[in-house]
Amino acid sequence: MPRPGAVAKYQRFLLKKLLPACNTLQQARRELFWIQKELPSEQWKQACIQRGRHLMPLQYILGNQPFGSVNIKCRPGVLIPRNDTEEWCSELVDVFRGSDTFSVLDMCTGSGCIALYLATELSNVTVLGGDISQDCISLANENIDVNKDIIKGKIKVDSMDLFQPLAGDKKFDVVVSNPPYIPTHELEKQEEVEKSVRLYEPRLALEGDLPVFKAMVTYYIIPSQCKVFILEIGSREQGQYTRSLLDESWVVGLRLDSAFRPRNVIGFRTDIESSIKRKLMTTIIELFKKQR
Ligand SMILES: C[S@@+](CC[C@H](N)C(=O)[O-])C[C@H]1O[C@@H](n2cnc3c(N)ncnc32)[C@H](O)[C@@H]1O
Repeated sequence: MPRPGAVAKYQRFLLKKLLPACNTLQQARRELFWIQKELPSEQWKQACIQRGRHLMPLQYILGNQPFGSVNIKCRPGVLIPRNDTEEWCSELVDVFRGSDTFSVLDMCTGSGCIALYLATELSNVTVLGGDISQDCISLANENIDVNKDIIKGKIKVDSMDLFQPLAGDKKFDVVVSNPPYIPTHELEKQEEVEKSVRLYEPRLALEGDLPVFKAMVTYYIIPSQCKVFILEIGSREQGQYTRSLLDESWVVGLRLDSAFRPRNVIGFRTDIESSIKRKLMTTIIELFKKQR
């Protein structure tokens, strides 16, 4: 049994190792709590060094990140699920809870977090997740497997390239996506993107702009004949551009996140069920006008 003084000294030593990656002592304490909760004691020192000196994101060190009620496995090569994404998934679940059974395409599925969120919260949904990265497909399949008792076969994932048309004549009721949307010039600016993100998270998951939204509309939203879509965006311009690609049978608007930043472009066909329309309208802050 180590002496209390020795324990406190070791805690201070670990906190010191963590501090360079944390803005505050409070944040370092929080991270140390998770390291000590999730990892065996013989890994604590190495984990604090990985985090503090090498700036590896905590989720890659712990190997998971909670997302809604699901614990999503994380590893380098696949984007860590973000709170901003969790926030809109939770609103989407409220929109569709209790509705008729519907099918979803989750394009750019990554770890599968969005698909898993929907399938664990809703009994009336089936989801196909698509991604170009084999690392993502493998991890999404692992996440599905870990949660198979809850999701009961409601999710499948498949290799898909956003810049290639949807194969076959697959139809979906809803298209959702958190695509890569950080323009190259922003990704390269030091102050715009956290260093640990630039060092460890895959560029493939981050870099993209208007062509991504063009492909999403022309290859997936229109051909799938979906009635609702919700796409994560990085700027209002990306939302307005998405609007410009769709005809007048669509209502398209902007959703802000809880920090009041443009976070989603949401679209629905004018003929969808009125209760869904009403709920979607409560999440939209501004309707995009179709520019001529
Ligand atoms: C921002 S991440 C989102 C991952 C996950 N949906 C999430 O919210 O955490 C974007 C994802 O798009 C995938 N991706 C990038 N280019 C793609 C393409 N051309 N076709 C399909 N997926 C692509 C990346 O592999 C990555 O998993």
